[in-house]
Amino acid sequence: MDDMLLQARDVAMHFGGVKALDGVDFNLRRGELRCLIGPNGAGKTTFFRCLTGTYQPTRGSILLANQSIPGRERHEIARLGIGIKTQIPSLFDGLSVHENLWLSLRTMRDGVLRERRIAEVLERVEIAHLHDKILGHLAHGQRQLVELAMIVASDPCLVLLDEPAAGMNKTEVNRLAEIIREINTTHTVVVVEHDMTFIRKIASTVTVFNRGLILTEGPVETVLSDAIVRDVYLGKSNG
Ligand SMILES: Nc1ncnc2c1ncn2[C@@H]1O[C@H](COP(=O)(O)OP(=O)(O)OP(=O)(O)O)[C@@H](O)[C@H]1O
Repeated sequence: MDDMLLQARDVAMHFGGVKALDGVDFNLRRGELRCLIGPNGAGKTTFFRCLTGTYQPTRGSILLANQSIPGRERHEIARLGIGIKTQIPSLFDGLSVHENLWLSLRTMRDGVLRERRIAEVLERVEIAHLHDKILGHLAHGQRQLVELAMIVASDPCLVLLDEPAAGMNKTEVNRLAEIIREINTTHTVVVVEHDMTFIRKIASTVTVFNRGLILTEGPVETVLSDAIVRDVYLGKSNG
């Protein structure tokens, strides 16, 4: 079986004169847990947006399980199996955790299966105790886990997480790292993150973006100790 899940070739995204991406080649195998790092403005979020159809790339090809992504609508790409957790949670504050999940799974017609899926995913992200809580009453870290639950519940073949640890305290970050590793036992995951402690806990392979290009890629410790990487990124951020 072809174990390549995602193949991006020469992906560029230009906004007028701004070359947010300018020729990205990126391969991802099924079952990987990959971290994307890079300084502010390197193009990481733009790359995610090209994968999910929020942006149509200026040039290049993107294949998800051999299906072409550019030119498709966002909902179509979601149906193909790309689920994304963005920096801004898309949740209903006035509804309970259960109601939010129930709505996110509205295409599942069978109510019994739907309830089972909700119960399973709440267990997986360790928030079963929040089942009846109103979203608007939850702390930031808990809300992030609810959104993660909604994405995993839809069972995508590729889970994209854009800065999932942002705004979380140390305990929450440690717990999130464990949860993401557990999710990776069944799903391919790509994480954009700035928190190096978190990256060391979850990643085996890291891809470094810089100025709209991939600077380097490799095992986490090799990449994080690379002098050029430290120069473009770690020297200006948290090492
Ligand atoms: N819609 C847009 N219009 C114009 N420029 C954009 C747009 N979206 C992104 N850019 C620019 O593209 C570049 C890459 O931005 P992007 O948000 O992808 O970087 P990033 O690596 O995700 O940064 P951060 O780590 O700060 O989130 C930046 O120079 C940004 O200003």
